Amino acid sequence: MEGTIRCAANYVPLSPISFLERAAVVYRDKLSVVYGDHVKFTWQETHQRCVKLASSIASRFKISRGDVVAVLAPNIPEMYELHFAVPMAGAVLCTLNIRHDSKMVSTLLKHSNAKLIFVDHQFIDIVKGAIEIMSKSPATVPQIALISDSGELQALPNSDIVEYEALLAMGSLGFEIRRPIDECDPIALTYTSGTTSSPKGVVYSHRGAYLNSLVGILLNEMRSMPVYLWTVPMFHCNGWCMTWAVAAQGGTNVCLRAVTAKGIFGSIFRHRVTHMGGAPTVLNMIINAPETERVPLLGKVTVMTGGAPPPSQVLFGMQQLGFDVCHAYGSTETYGPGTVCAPKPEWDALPLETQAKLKSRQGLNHLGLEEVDVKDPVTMKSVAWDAKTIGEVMFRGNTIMNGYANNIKATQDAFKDGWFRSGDLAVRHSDGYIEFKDRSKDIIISGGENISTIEVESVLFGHPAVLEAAVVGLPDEHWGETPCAFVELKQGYKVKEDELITYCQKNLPRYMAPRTVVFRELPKTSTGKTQKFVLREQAKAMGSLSLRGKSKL
Ligand SMILES: Nc1ncnc2c1ncn2[C@@H]1O[C@H](COP(=O)(O)OP(=O)(O)OP(=O)(O)O)[C@@H](O)[C@H]1O
Repeated sequence: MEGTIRCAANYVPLSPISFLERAAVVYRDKLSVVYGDHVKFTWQETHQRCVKLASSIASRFKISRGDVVAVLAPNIPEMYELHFAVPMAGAVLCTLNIRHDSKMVSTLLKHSNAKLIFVDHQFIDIVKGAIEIMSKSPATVPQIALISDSGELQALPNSDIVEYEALLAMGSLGFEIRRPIDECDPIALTYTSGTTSSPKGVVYSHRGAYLNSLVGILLNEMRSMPVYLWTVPMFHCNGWCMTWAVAAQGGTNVCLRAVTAKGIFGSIFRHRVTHMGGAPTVLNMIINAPETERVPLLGKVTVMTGGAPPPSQVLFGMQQLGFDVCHAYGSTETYGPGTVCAPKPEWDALPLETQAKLKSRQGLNHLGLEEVDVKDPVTMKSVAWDAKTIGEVMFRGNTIMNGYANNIKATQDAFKDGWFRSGDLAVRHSDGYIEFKDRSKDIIISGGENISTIEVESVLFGHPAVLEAAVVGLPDEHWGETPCAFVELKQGYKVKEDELITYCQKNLPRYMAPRTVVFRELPKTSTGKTQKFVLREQAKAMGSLSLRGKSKL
């Protein structure tokens, strides 16, 4: 409109860096980070540490705007600080999965073109191995900064490796923060979990990170100064953007090196935790924790779950323990949460089991994301809201990745027709909520019928002896595929294959019931997803049932 202008007074590139600067003033003396018995910082201290670190990153390592700085570390205070310090140096933070081996780390360091890597002492051998692999090829080898346990570099004398605290001490508080020039400048590079294929490098912008942090605050219903327990890996979608969100609210970050039921309950009790997050497998760990490790909740604890479909029994179990669970769905490409299953007041009057079933649906786009839809991927027509017609989940909006790093073809394919194609299959209910049915790579086609592995798994989950279950297609000469269940039993329980098959036949259409059951521990990615490709290989090696004369349904 005439008379208006866009200028520095009314337009500032959005960046989560501003959350920390504000927290340093508003929440100056309040606890920002706690870890173990000895580490405690205030927001003023965290801010100063990040400025100094940014200064050292820029000067000691000659990191320029847009350079990639990697980190391989668990949920420790240094990992939290790097979420601000690296962007403050104008660089892009690339968080690597701590379960990767040297070979994968070398591949990702090469792919991301990282100039520097911060590594926690527990993982230094992995990085050394990666560097050794890289040295054999023409790749640029990154410089190393070590996060040691004691703040000293005792383990690596006479090396070029610089220690984190020493680096911080070299930094200057006068460093001029390198803010993004454009709010769409990259802030982070994060790799997908590699559940279905090799990890893809997803690029986040300052703007998207800012928006999704605000969304995280809304979804978690966070008031100021929450106490957030770090049970979501910070390396995964930057902890669903909660790394930046907690600063925005001046909360306390309770860091945990490893996620165990004992550690979770202990931290909840000791620090009066108000919020946490976790994949359904973490929730399952909480529900099945031995009595001796459990502590009754003293106040409200909100848990955001996602990353894999939460069985309704898990939501029910958490509710019974008194946790308030919020269910979100999304992917690395959507900065973590893309939808939320927003509860409706009328659900409160329903039995808890029914409520849990409704809440296990994936819901609708959250406030920061323009739209989610379920579409036919060929015609791009939206499916009917009949809870039956399956289509692909697609998103569009301001919290969708910039693209896949160094892979324009994959980016174009993912954004074809103006929507981000998730590769997930779902139906839409009459209230508009979506319900995830399967990943397109996981769905089983048996005798021409689609079988949602998630539906079969949720029935198996209802059996009292079952701790976890994963269903995959077993290639079959006659049927194409038959459902094969991999089941992990609860401690002290015994059950036979036939018994579980009969149980499923009673609770599912007969064609959907597993024909084979294998008892084993389920292989998981470090983000808590079952590695179905591993199970598919095992199923394939077992051979077709039809060829074994077991072809009848
Ligand atoms: N609440 C949820 N319910 C059901 N599935 C979920 C939920 N949250 C996430 N997922 C699943 O996780 C996927 C996103 O996972 P992520 O981005 O971590 O990597 P990945 O897709 O597992 O890895 P890759 O793409 O490398 O195979 C989603 O596409 C979906 O299949």
